[in-house]
Amino acid sequence: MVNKSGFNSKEVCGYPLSIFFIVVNEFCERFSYYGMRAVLVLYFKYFLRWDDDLATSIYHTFVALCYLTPILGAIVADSWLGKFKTIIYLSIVYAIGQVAMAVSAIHDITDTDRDGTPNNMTFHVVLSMVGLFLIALGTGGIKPCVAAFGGDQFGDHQERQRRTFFSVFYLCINGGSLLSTIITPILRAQNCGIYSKQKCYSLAFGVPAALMVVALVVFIVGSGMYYKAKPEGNIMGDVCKCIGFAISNRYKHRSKQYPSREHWMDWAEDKYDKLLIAQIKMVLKVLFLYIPLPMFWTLFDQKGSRWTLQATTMDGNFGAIVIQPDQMQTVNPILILTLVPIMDSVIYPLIKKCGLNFTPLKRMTVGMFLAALAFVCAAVVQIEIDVSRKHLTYFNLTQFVNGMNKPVNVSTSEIFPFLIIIRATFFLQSGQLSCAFSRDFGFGSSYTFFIPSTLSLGSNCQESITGAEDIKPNSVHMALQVPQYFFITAGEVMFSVTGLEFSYSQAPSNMKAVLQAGWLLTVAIGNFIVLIVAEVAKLPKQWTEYVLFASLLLCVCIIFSIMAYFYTYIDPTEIEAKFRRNVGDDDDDKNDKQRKLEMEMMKRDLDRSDDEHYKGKQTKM
Ligand SMILES: NCC(=O)N[C@@H](CCC(N)=O)C(=O)O
Repeated sequence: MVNKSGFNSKEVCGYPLSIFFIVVNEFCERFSYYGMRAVLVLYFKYFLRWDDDLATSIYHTFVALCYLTPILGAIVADSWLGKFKTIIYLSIVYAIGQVAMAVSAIHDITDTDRDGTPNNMTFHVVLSMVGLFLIALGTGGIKPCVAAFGGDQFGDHQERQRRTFFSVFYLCINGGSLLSTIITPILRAQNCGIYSKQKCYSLAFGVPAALMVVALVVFIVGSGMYYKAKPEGNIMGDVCKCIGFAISNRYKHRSKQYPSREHWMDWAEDKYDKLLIAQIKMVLKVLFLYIPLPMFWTLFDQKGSRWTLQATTMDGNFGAIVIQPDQMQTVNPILILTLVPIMDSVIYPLIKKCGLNFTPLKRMTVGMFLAALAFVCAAVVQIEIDVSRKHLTYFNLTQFVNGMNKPVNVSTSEIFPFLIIIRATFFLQSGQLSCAFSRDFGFGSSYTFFIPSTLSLGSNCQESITGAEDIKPNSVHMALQVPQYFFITAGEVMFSVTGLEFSYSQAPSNMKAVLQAGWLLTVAIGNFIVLIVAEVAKLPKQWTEYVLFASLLLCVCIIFSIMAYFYTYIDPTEIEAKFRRNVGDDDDDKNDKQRKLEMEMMKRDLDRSDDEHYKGKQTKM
């Protein structure tokens, strides 16, 4: 197959063979990212011993950083290294970051007294923060490059195949995310260590690190097959300079003696190409519409923080299996994999059959509403938890009262996942003598065990040890989180999947990446809002915070629906073609006056968007 730039690539079933490597790379990379992210907040809380608020703040700062760096990646790829080299270099940075995280979670490194807890916490904190910074740089930096690099592999005649590629790409994201969100919490729940046993966060971070190395190797293996577009120059830089010039020129001509221009960007016409100005106007129109969007991500990304912490106070016993709190996040990719096809093939066509014009912006508004509803559900569940318990924890706090007149060492080996009950075996040791006993625990329960003075170490002590329940097990079932996951994921399908497509379709041809970076920026801002609201509001009850977030999103949803009502869809390709026809060299037959008139008319078209409509029809919102 020969693509648009004359590059000859191998094909399988009409698809360039190279995209296989890109899709596998994405699967492994998302496995690595989501796998690490799934256990992150619990690592902060139980390994680094941070409180819920600090754990939540650092988690959201990290996520925000992951969505700020795409701008950096887009600039580096477009203006300097090109997408291929940017992906390779930043993937190496990313893999180093993951390895740093895995090493930071090895408690034995600083556990000098061998009691199972690190003695130099600063070392672990610093190394994990360096690791997270490198991961954010890597994952964010490659994010706008990988999808676009995949798109580059297709020729102009392969529109259909390219669309299918993007669907498969999205499914791979969620496939990788689903698998890793199941696996890493299982790894995290194991006990491991050289001198003493601890929850195995090092393995939970180590496997994602290995998958990132696999992602890099797979991407490099495909090297000979890729079409590698040369960097086209810094379009972001051009856009910024053009906007800067328009503003300064407008300011210079602020006096009444100068006639006003239809749009403030028209002040850039003295220096910049009219096509570039028209393209910037299209981008600004969409970016303006993006202003309320971060609030959606503010709620959406709390799945990994507040909702996971909420799950730690719930009962994860599902009969045949026991679900870890962080594993509840798998409900999201599972629902994505089922809801995307259902929406596309059943719900949307049904709505269309009913004669309703369910435009992208209407879908996004409904998506926001559903996310607000998800937080109302989370608040109701929280009230239920608060009523059922006063003092909550997922991990079993166990203490021993020693009635013997000699010191006794106690160690434990727990068997957690995929058992109906949580069984812990304790080993009591004094000198050369030892004995073992096992107890079943409910999620979140706490016990005090009494070692009688008459205990005979060296024999079976199963019957001799008595225990008192200090804290009752969690009684509110984790299944109650399913409705909130359902609403947030249905919201994601309507908001995120539609928003991605909307950003692509409304962007001028040379600024698709710019607008993608703008879209990802809304995620970053959304995560900063979590920090600000949580810090400023400082609400005493968790459920009130959920209600606050739901109310904020509802307000934003109303504002967005009003803005969306006044938005008129455009077809960037058509507008660009009109401009090119009029400024091209082949229109010499037109006299200057007529050309100027046509340009003016087109500018008016763009500014008012009166005759450019979504799918060729007048479509508001
Ligand atoms: N279900 C999560 C998912 O699909 N995430 C995507 C998109 C995330 C985003 N904010 O755009 C991913 O690429 O991870």
